[in-house]
Amino acid sequence: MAVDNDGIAVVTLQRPPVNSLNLDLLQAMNNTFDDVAKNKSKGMILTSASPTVFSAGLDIMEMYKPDPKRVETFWVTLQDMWLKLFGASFPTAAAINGHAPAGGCLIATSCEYRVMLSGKFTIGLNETALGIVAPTWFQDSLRHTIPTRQAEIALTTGKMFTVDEALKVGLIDETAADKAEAIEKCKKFIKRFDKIPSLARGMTKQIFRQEVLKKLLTNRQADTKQFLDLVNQPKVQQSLELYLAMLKQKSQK
Ligand SMILES: CCCCCCCC/C=C\CC(=O)SCCNC(=O)CCNC(=O)[C@H](O)C(C)(C)COP(=O)(O)OP(=O)(O)OC[C@H]1O[C@@H](n2cnc3c(N)ncnc32)[C@H](O)[C@@H]1OP(=O)(O)O
Repeated sequence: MAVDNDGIAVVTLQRPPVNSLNLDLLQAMNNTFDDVAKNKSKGMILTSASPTVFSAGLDIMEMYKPDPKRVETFWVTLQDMWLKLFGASFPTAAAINGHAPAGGCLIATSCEYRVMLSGKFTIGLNETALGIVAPTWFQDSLRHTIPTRQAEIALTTGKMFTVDEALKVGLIDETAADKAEAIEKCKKFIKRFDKIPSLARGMTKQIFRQEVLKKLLTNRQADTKQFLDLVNQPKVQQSLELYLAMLKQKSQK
């Protein structure tokens, strides 16, 4: 993690090749978010060390033929990550310098502002296309960002938006020519709060987001059970196996 001179933390996801979110990366993210809060940074920008992938979403290997204890810890750690990021009192922005499917889109939509590189990248919640279901809080993060009707169609069709489509629907706020420009634009957003008292800002954000946060906070055990039930279904395991094989085949071409 790098903290800028102007007090803005730039947090770079670095888990090659595609920043898929496994248990270790999620734990590291949680520790980093805690540090950013403790250090009283002005704000945080999330970006990726990969030149083509922001994050490929959840590491499918954590869900495929899972160890029962580990997969439960994985899910609870993912919930923690989302609660910390979506509920952060400090300003958050994502410099999306590559593809952001599924969990990658979740991270981006949990931030307050998104700048994505122009190019052949895509962003969206594609879970239904994989034969899995985006949990309520994934869906809520999208609904919080784009109009409800567009969110429903995107979720049910597993739509991956091009950069132009994402900009048009409001899934991203701005585009940038390169990563440096994306980070600069995110900083400009965060600096908008320089003259706003941080307590008032933080509380306003909390009130604005509390309904969505409360849904998971009061339902964590049920959400975990729902995930574990689904992930252990033979049909879901079959879908994951086919999807993994397709990804491997594609990467070997
Ligand atoms: C109601 C409650 C129920 C709850 C149910 C469960 C809810 C689960 C919720 C969320 C789901 C997810 O987040 S699942 C993950 C979805 N992600 C994707 O679909 C993206 C898949 N990846 C890609 O499309 C591409 O990799 C990419 C566009 C992101 C990048 O393409 P690129 O060409 O650069 O890279 P490769 O495709 O060649 O991949 C390299 C390497 O990485 C492996 N890989 C890719 N993505 C993942 C992943 N998500 N998990 C694990 N591994 C992944 C890929 O297989 C290649 O591996 P090899 O080099 O070994 O072949």
